[in-house]
Amino acid sequence: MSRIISPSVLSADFLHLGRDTEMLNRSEAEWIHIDVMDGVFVPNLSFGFPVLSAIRKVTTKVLDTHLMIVEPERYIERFAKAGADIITIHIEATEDLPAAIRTIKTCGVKAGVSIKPKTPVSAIVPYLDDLDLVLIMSVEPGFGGQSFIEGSTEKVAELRREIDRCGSDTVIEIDGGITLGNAGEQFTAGCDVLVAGNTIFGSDDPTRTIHDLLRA
Ligand SMILES: O=C(CO)[C@@H](O)[C@H](O)COP(=O)(O)O
Repeated sequence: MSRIISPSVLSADFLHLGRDTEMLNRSEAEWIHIDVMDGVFVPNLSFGFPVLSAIRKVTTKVLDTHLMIVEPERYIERFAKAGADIITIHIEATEDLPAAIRTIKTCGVKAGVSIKPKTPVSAIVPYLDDLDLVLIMSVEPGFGGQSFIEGSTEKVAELRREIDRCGSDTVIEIDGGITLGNAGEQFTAGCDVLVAGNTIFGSDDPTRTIHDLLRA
């Protein structure tokens, strides 16, 4: 198991995205979380290829790309070409998950699948052998700054047991409402990667907050 922080640039200052990315470059965050929203799968729009490729040009951090879009298969290749290192799609957004996972891998990037808060861990278990990452949403996807949904930590622990049972090296990531108060229990439950938006970008000292989240 590892401890990685993946700051969500959804909460960054878009007018100063270069400055905020430079801050992340100097921080202990190993990954940068890129939230792509289409206004259909989630009731919000964010950004797409141009923003991802602009960030790619100024960082060597792992670009952890979370597609909250319907029919993600249509865009996987373009996100890979724009510089994604990991592409995570939603189990609820595709009719042929194995084919979508194959497409991600064919593009030479790591494959992740996310589950919404109401989707049980059991839905993802049959695919664990093929996945580099499972993303557990701990808020309803669509917006930063929401409160952590109780019960999400138990989903992390259940997924950790399943991963250990089948001997896979799939990484567990959690996203939504992560704070300095609940970060530690996610690592204790077996989580590898914490996504955090408002907790980092809304703090007075984001690099210090990343440092503290890592050691929570
Ligand atoms: O994917 C999403 C929201 O859909 C998240 O990545 C949020 O952007 C996390 O923001 P905070 O809850 O940490 O503020």
